[in-house]
Amino acid sequence: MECGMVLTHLKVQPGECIAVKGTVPPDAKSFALNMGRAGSDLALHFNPRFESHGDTCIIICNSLQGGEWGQEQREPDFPFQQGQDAKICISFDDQELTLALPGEQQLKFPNRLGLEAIEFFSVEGDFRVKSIKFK
Ligand SMILES: C=CCO[C@@H]1O[C@H](CO)[C@@H](O[C@@H]2O[C@H](CO)[C@H](O)[C@H](OCc3cn(-c4n[nH]c(N)n4)nn3)[C@H]2O)[C@H](O)[C@H]1NC(C)=O
Repeated sequence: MECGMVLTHLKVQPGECIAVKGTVPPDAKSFALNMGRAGSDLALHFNPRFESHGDTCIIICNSLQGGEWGQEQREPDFPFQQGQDAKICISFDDQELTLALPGEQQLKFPNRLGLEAIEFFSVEGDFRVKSIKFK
């Protein structure tokens, strides 16, 4: 899969927020936001799929530890639209990661890695980042 933006050497602490704004292309199939310690150790792989891997309009969340995927969490409430802008705010604590999605939708995912700081953040696929803020 093609790789977009990759941020390393971050020190995002519990309670802080990563706010990503961007545009979903009209022909989007899928994009992913990845965050954790490194590309092979992700507390969260957040993967909205418009049409990908046999899935239609579903959000796949998973963790990646030592390059091995965990159990997928599949979220059918799908707040993204092709051709539209979107804002996603990510925060976390010792128990879970919380994502504020469009349409005031909120999604939670367990902090399986016991992540204490987000050091790595990447964006892949059909999402054109317009801004990223650390609050
Ligand atoms: C039914 C039996 C096989 O299950 C399938 O197994 C696939 C392979 O593990 C699963 O797809 C992986 O699911 C992972 C999350 O659990 C990741 O999404 C993995 O892709 C990693 C990736 C995605 N992207 C990416 N997304 N969008 C773009 N452009 N790039 N970049 N790297 C996908 O290849 C896929 O989600 C899974 N499907 C089901 C229904 O479980």
